[in-house]
Amino acid sequence: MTVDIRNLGFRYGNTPVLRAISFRLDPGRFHALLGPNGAGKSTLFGLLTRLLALQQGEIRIAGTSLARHPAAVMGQIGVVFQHSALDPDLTVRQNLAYHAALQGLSRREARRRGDRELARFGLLERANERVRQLNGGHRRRLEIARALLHRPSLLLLDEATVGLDPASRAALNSHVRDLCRERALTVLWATHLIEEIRPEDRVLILHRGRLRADGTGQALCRALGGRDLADTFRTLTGGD
Ligand SMILES: Nc1ncnc2c1ncn2[C@@H]1O[C@H](COP(=O)(O)OP(=O)(O)OP(=O)(O)O)[C@@H](O)[C@H]1O
Repeated sequence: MTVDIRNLGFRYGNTPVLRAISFRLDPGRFHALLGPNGAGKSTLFGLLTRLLALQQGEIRIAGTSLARHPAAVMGQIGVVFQHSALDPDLTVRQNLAYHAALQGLSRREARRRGDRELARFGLLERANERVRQLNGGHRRRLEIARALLHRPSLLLLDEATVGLDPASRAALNSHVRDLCRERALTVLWATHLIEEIRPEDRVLILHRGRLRADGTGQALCRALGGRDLADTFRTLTGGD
């Protein structure tokens, strides 16, 4: 499913945070949104998920305008925010059931889909445990499982690995790549960690509210003469 962002701009008060950003996401592909702290990644996610009201520009998902047809478009988006949105006092299965009810799924269908996702994420045997008993990596997996319950074709993840140890970070990252491949999901993975990006990924580099580069890591290094993506990123962002 394609995502088209055209001339997107956003200000908090008088401070511009996104400046005339345009890009397109390819269907069924993993895209990394790379930017240092404060680049505007979460603001962009806020606009894509309608937590923030559009001020300038246009967002089209599968050809449909988000501003004009919000319900239809939002039904195609799954999102994992930077900060956990799970209820730690509910069980794993209750957290899924609550989200499914908000999405209008019947209890039976919710249980069926929920258990399938939990099995997929290796969490089925933890289904009746309270979320506060899970470690950080399992919590993030549960958040992704929850984001997939309504079968979106676009998955947005805002710094999904924050707070995880390196091994859990790498496992979560490759898990999302497997999902992307198996379900033809379009993925936008926001991060400030270069090690989460592979050379063949499409990389969008955001810095101080501007899109500074868009291409595969390999192509960006070739075009900008960097030794590797880290070097290219430093050149573009001045080491911020
Ligand atoms: N509610 C707000 N009011 C005013 N300024 C804000 C608000 N939220 C974010 N900002 C500012 O907007 C800029 C972009 O922030 P944003 O959170 O979108 O960046 P980010 O790339 O997600 O950074 P991080 O990785 O630190 O979350 C920053 O300078 C931030 O201080």
